[in-house]
Amino acid sequence: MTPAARLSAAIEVLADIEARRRPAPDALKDWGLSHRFAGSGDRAAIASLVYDTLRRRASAAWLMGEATPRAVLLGALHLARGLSSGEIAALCSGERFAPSPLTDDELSSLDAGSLGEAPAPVAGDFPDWIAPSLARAFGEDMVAEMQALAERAPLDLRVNLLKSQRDAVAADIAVWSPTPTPLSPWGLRLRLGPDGRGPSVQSDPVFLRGEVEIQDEGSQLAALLSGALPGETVVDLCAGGGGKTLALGAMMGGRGRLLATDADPRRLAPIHARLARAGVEAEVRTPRGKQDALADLDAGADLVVVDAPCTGTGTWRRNPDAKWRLRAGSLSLRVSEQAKVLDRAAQLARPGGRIAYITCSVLPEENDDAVAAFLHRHRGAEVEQIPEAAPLAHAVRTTRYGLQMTPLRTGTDGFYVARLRC
Ligand SMILES: C[S@@+](CC[C@H](N)C(=O)[O-])C[C@H]1O[C@@H](n2cnc3c(N)ncnc32)[C@H](O)[C@@H]1O
Repeated sequence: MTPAARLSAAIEVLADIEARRRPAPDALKDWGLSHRFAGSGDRAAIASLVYDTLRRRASAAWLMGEATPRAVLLGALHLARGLSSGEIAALCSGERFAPSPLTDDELSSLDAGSLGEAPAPVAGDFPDWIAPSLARAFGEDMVAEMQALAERAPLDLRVNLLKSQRDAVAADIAVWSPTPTPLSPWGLRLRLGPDGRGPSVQSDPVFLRGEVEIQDEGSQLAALLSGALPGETVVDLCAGGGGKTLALGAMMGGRGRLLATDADPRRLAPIHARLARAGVEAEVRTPRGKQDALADLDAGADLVVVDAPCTGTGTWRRNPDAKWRLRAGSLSLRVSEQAKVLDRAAQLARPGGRIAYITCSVLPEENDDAVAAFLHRHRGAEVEQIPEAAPLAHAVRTTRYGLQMTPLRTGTDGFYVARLRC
């Protein structure tokens, strides 16, 4: 497909997302299935155009003066990719499979449009209704923080110290020009191409040998800040596909007891193959029906890691359509799930044991407010300092009870971590 034909395809996908209110991955998958002539390079390039546009949907619409799929794509080519009106006009030739030529209005918006007078939700590309929460989180940095959350995310790897060392892996994948992540001692960052695509890590021998996992530096740090130690009994209560479990296993160095579970057995399914590849020993407790998968462990854990179900606002760089689909109702639902899972964690922790509470959200309702509500329900519990956070102190945003990472401050996804002692 020509670059111009890829633009037309991206407009089609954006129209489908809008008309049917469906997640971007579903719309992209359907487009691929109904256009089988498109190769994997075409599909990846179209996905990248769609995601770049969704990240800048509000500001692109403001620039262009309209919010049609075509207008936001054109605006995003200018704002996110830095294309001039002339370069965009050359792509929109109206020839076979190319978008129709730019109108005079489109040309003048691209040439003279500005975000100078744009309100905060437009300048920062976020839904209006969430502004009060973001203002609580970030104060006068709100727009700058949200602009950073509307950029592309890097591709980070976590080196599995059970199998290799960061330098050795870096030497092995030198062709991808990896650089050590600034904050995580286990991370390597890979450069993305101009269209936002990275190398095929998952088919490379270093990945197949279990020496690396794909994991954002913020997620690596969240695992590190849990403070899991060799010899401890550690429960990963919301293990999902096991991203944190693998990191916890590496921290524990094969000593102690690591248990992983999740309320949703389907989310746990990939963990078995991932543990095997990484050489991590863990007991996976898959829930069956209403049975409590950890009933035998009450008050027996030194550390319970709660990588809580959350809105995922901190991952909007990677899932930009999620920000436009988030509703107040789902935020309240997540908050009640967080209370439930924290209460279960308190039952599992031994007296004097710890809970590491983690979200990938930047909303105070899911972070400090959730911790405050927990402390109110569990009068004996207290928040503890996180000694492992000392080297990050210059970068993270310290909150009342924990710490917040953000793309602007730490160059990571927006993870929040608090540590509680029961
Ligand atoms: C943020 S995801 C976990 C991601 C995972 N830890 C990782 O690093 O890949 C949150 C998980 O919490 C699970 N969950 C939701 N409510 C739960 C509960 N009450 N008990 C245990 N897990 C729960 C969800 O099914 C989901 O898999």
